[in-house]
Amino acid sequence: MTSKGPEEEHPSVTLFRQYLRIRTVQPKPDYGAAVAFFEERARQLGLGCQKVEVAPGYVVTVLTWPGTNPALSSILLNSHTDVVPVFKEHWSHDPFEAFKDSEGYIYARGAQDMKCVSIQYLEAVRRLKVEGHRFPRTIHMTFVPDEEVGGHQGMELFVQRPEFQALRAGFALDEGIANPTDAFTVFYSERSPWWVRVTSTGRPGHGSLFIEDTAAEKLVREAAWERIESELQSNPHLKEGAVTSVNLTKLEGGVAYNVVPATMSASFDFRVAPDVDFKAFEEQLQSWCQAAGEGVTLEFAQKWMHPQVTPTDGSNPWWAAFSRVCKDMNLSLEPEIMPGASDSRFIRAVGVPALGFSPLNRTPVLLHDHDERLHEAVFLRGVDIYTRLLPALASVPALPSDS
Ligand SMILES: N[C@@H](Cc1ccccc1)C(=O)O
Ligand SMILES: CCCCCC(=O)O
Ligand SMILES: [Zn+2]
Ligand SMILES: [Zn+2]
Repeated sequence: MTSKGPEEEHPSVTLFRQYLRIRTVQPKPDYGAAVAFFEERARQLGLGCQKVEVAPGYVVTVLTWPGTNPALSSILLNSHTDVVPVFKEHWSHDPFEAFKDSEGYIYARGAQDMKCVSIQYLEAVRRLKVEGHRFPRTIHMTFVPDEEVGGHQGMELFVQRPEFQALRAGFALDEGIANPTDAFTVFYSERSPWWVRVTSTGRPGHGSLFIEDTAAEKLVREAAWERIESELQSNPHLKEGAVTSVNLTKLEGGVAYNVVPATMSASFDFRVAPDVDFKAFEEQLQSWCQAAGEGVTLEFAQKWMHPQVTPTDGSNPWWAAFSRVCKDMNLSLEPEIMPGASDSRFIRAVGVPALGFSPLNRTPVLLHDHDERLHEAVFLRGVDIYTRLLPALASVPALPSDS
């Protein structure tokens, strides 16, 4: 894919690069600049603009394009404004310059996850509005903070607010992940993040002595974490999101080379598949800890307990509309369960069906990675795709849930 010269850059691409330069990077995102950016978009597009401060300094910005039939439930287009940190020394270009190379690749943190989607939504709405279209269902675009650190001061609070209820969302789109093939991945569910800390206590003593029942040996004896890894067989024929995974992500304890510590702990990032019996799984974790020995306990730093699946068959009129447009556009869809967790889990948990979709095919998966980038032609194709999806979704006839 080649690209036009800088003087011929598509205005949608220029807007995308402008947004990428706003430093909404964790752990101190410039949320104020992002909110101001979306307020300006609302002015430019003649859209309603609401700011909902869900926690001090955490504002959800809602841009609204009213439909012609307010009795119908609305379409919610969600995106998060924050991006994960960078290891600048490993980037070919400044991650917040939005450098575009001669081939047309735009390098920036958030180029895939997920600032592209925010601008693709906005540019599709702009095109449709400029062409004079109006649709029965209202379209709300929500720009939310805090997703990359769990959404606990973002979407998790917003869905509990009266301002969210007042949106009367009937269906939502949120983030997906790039697909390196010609196909587009679409997520209909997610695995549930369970962050588990296993703490082992044992006999302390001098590092030169042979000591029975130490904290360290219990932590590894039954290979408490290895047992967890070995028991979670992943079936190579299944997609990653369909099986439960675990990574050992933290080891803590010890104070000196020659002191056997009384306490050590290991922390794990479990992603539990939606079809798992959660009660049985927790009991399994507890039994592994008991088998590891006296004084081995576990605690949860995060434990999502509300897995939801958005149907991807004819029973779901939203899926029917979504997949029909993709078929008409000859887009190949790959429905999957999202390996990670996004704000969609909060939206689905309050009864709003949601699909995770980022229209990024022929694109290496680089979210959270060095040199995250997106080709401008793929970005622009995504605007075309939303320009076809939004009319179809906003024109879904009245449903029983609308009454
Ligand atoms: N998307 C990130 C966000 C997240 C952080 C913390 C908890 C849950 C989700 C992840 O999947 O890890
Ligand atoms: C693996 C997918 C994770 C998407 C959620 C995020 O990182 O923003
Ligand atoms: Zn994301
Ligand atoms: Zn992310």
